[in-house]
Amino acid sequence: MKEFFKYYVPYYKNYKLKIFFALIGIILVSGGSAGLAYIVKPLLDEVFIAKDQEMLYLVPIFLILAQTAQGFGKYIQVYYTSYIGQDIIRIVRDKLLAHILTLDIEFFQKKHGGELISRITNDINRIQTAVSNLIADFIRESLTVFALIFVVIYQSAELAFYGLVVLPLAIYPLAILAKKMKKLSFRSQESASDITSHLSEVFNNVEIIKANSTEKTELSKFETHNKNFFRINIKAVKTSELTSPIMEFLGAIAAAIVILYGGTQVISGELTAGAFMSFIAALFMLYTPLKRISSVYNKLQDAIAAHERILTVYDINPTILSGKEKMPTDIEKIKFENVELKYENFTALKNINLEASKGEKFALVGDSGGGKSSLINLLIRFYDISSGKILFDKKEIKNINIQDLRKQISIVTQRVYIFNDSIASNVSYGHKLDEEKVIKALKQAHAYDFVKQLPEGINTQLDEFGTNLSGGQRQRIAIARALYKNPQILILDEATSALDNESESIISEVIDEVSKNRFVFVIAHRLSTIKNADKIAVFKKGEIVCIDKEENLLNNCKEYQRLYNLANI
Ligand SMILES: Nc1ncnc2c1ncn2[C@@H]1O[C@H](COP(=O)(O)OP(=O)(O)OP(=O)(O)O)[C@@H](O)[C@H]1O
Repeated sequence: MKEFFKYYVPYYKNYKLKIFFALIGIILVSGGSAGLAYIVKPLLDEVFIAKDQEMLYLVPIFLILAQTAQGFGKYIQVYYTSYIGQDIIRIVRDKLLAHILTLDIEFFQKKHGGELISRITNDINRIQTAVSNLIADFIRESLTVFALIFVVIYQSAELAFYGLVVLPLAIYPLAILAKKMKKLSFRSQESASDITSHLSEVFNNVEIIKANSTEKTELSKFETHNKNFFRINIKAVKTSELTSPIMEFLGAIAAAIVILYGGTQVISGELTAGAFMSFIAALFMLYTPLKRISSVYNKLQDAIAAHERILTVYDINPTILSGKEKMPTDIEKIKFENVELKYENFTALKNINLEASKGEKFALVGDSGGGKSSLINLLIRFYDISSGKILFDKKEIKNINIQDLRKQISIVTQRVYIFNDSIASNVSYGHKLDEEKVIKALKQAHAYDFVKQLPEGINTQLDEFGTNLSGGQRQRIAIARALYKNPQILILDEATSALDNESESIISEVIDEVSKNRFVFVIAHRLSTIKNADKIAVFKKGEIVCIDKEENLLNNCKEYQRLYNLANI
């Protein structure tokens, strides 16, 4: 709990004036409550027993004032504390996503997207209640307790002892409940995350689900998660609400003792009826805030559990760190020297030596799993080499600023990423939109012909998966996006695989056109795409077995001959 407050308290510094207003609200609520308990005494003793006319008018006015102070005080407090809480949570949410986005690609490949969404939404929402309402509720109810205890002691110190002596007895059972609540909160958050993960999986794979008629299987998986979530939450309600009967029971015992003992004192004339009633009123009023404090404490366990889950994400740090040097603007050579790449314990690439020159088209071919994409992962620093060197002229890749490096690389993969925005924004993604440049890139990618026929041309809106375009059209938009950036290094990873033969040959021409003053790396299963390549690297089980032009490979490289024969069967 200490950790939790230590983490969030610094955020409150920006809200000094709002905290001041919230405190005024809190004081009004506590003062109003104590005032309401106190006026029972003059009402009984002065008005009813002593028949004081002046008091008859004063007591109702005091009642209105106390009640209004309590009502408005609560309004002011809830408004300002919610403001502060929601704003802090907004900042925490931004900060969490900013941290997550710094993490390595490997983290995203291992973590389920739905689980991360759950951290940023569900878990943070649970903290919000703590940061805004719970802390304020805690202060307000504690102040109310103090004010009422003051009234209780003021009316009769002796009776107060009997009324309050049971309170310490409540601590043990309440502490056990709070501990149980924290465990349940953890489980509930994990279960909520299972639900979001499963939902995101279902919506992302809806085509395959429908095509395989597995709606029922998916639904039954979801029902299991959902039932689990329900079970845990109901258990949490059972635990958390148990505080109420416990406090109620102890309160009743205290009240019974007070009535017995205090009643005797009133009968013997040691205590006035008014003081006794005021005491009883304060005592009863006291149990409500006490009950609330214990329930606030339980809810706080929920927030602490969520906070701890979030901290586990903060504990993960990126391992692929940016270098300090600028990316050279006019690279002549890219070299791989004895490069090795390991994914955990699996060696995906070894003994990789290659040299690419500007203006050269460099093709990577080989069996599936041979290591072609892994080599690209190294170039764009999605992964880091385990040993060896990658050099851009004389600069080592690890010393170059990572954003600078990625600005100079465009990558088109088989999976096309389309954003829910216009074609123009999709093409210029990440850069200033310049319509002329967009059209030029679309023309270069041989996409402008179909774009210009769309009702709104380059301003046509695309949906997230680009479903209003054909596979080949989407691919050409992606190629246009890659060209818009005018990168020094262009990577096409199976980029032509979705295209028909005609489009593929057009794209092959595009590659020829755009490769003149840059580095182009092409991965292709279809050997026809890369037949004009200046160099073809043939991959086998993580190693490059030959590098040469096609005609030489056909004469000298057995592995290439095998691939060539397979392709021409
Ligand atoms: N993130 C990863 N974690 C662990 N192993 C991986 C990872 N990515 C790839 N691999 C493994 O590394 C090997 C090389 O994979 P890679 O994707 O580089 O092959 P590829 O030649 O591009 O294959 P394909 O032509 O099928 O795309 C494979 O055995 C693959 O299972």
